[in-house]
Amino acid sequence: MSLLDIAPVVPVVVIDDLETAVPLARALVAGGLPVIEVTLRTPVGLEAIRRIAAEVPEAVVGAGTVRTPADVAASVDAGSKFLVSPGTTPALVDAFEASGVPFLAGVATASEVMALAERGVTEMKFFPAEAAGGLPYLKALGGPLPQVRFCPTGGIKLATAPDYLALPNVGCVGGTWLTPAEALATGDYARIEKLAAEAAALR
Ligand SMILES: O=C(O)C(=O)C[C@H](O)[C@H](O)COP(=O)(O)O
Repeated sequence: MSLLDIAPVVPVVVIDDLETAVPLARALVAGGLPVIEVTLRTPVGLEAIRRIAAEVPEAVVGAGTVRTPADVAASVDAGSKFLVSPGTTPALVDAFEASGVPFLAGVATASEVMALAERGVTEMKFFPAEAAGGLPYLKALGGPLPQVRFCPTGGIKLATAPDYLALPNVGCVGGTWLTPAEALATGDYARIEKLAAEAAALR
């Protein structure tokens, strides 16, 4: 099954305290969102992926903010089941393809979409979704490039997700709204599970 079709929402999580990784992943899975993107933006990101991969087998944990071939290698070594990047470079896509792991490379223009499509890639991350033009922009890309499907991410919330999900070229959306920093700081995993359940019900 395509990464875009497992769940309607991919929680993008920024983990500062490694101890939160496993309970956080369990809460998201319990709420109905098994696909979890852990960003490499914090020093514990890779170790968080390693722990979730080892201790939460129901989760499909991947790495976000993958920017270099070295990030690809480290993410795969940590047990990432998929890889996500904010943008696309030829070297990064070479590394993605060589890894054998599913990936969502970031794009924001028709030329970037076409460059990836030329290589046979048909699923991408549209980033930063809201800032780059949002719903009307994605709808417009679907005219000339209907074979490509996206996971828009960046500025999307529970209230705006349904409109994105209604587009034929959107498989799922990503966002950080499911894991508010206060909930993580206070260990309020019940709140995270509830936010995940609301998002899981979108499709
Ligand atoms: O670092 C990356 O590669 C990312 O994945 C960036 C995230 O997709 C956005 O930061 C989403 O954040 P929100 O706009 O709060 O939902």
